[in-house]
Amino acid sequence: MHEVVEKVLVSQDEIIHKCAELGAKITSDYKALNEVPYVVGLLKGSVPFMAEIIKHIDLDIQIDFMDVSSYQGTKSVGDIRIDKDLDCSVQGLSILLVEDIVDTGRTLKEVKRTLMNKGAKDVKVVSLLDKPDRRVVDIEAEYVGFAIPNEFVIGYGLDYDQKYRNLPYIGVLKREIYE
Ligand SMILES: O=P(O)(O)OC[C@H]1O[C@H](OP(=O)(O)OP(=O)(O)O)[C@H](O)[C@@H]1O
Ligand code: HPA
Ligand SMILES: [Mg+2]
Repeated sequence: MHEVVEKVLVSQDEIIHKCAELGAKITSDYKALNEVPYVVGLLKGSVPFMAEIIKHIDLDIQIDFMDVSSYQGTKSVGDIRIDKDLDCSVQGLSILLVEDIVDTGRTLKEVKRTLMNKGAKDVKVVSLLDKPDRRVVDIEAEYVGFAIPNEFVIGYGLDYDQKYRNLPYIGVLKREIYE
């Protein structure tokens, strides 16, 4: 275990097992809809989860990435700036957004709204983690790996100060590191 980690919340085995479960559910749901999702990871946090879950989606999907950041300062909360956009038009696409965590929900709510405004047919979300206690806007992911308590976590894509994304598990960061 890394020295900045207080405890492991979700092990690598549990994550991989969950990706298989979620991937199977996503596969059967989209088959029932007779649709193939355009799978979009939000940079950078989604990268490890994206890499694992796509292996368990048994459909001829395409993948893409978007990078967004929220506006800071006086502008009303909720606006986002697109730093890297998708490679193609979303007109008529069924999009499956892949996230590492839903926290306040602001990022997802805005990305979803932006994609629908650009003509996407449908936007669903799969998130490895959900922190329901932190939610400030009304949004839920259709597919969630693990609901977790309100603790600062790192690993499997999640960072503290841009580090620790490469840890192969989800760990709680020691308070002394950020307090
Ligand atoms: O629900 P919210 O309160 O909006 O927070 C969740 C978002 O914040 C983090 O991303 P961040 O913008 O820090 O970028 P990163 O993915 O590059 O770490 C995380 O990866 C989610 O995308
Ligand atoms: O617990 C967290 N860790 C890292 N990044 C995050 N973004 C929202 N919540 C978290
Ligand atoms: Mg992110």
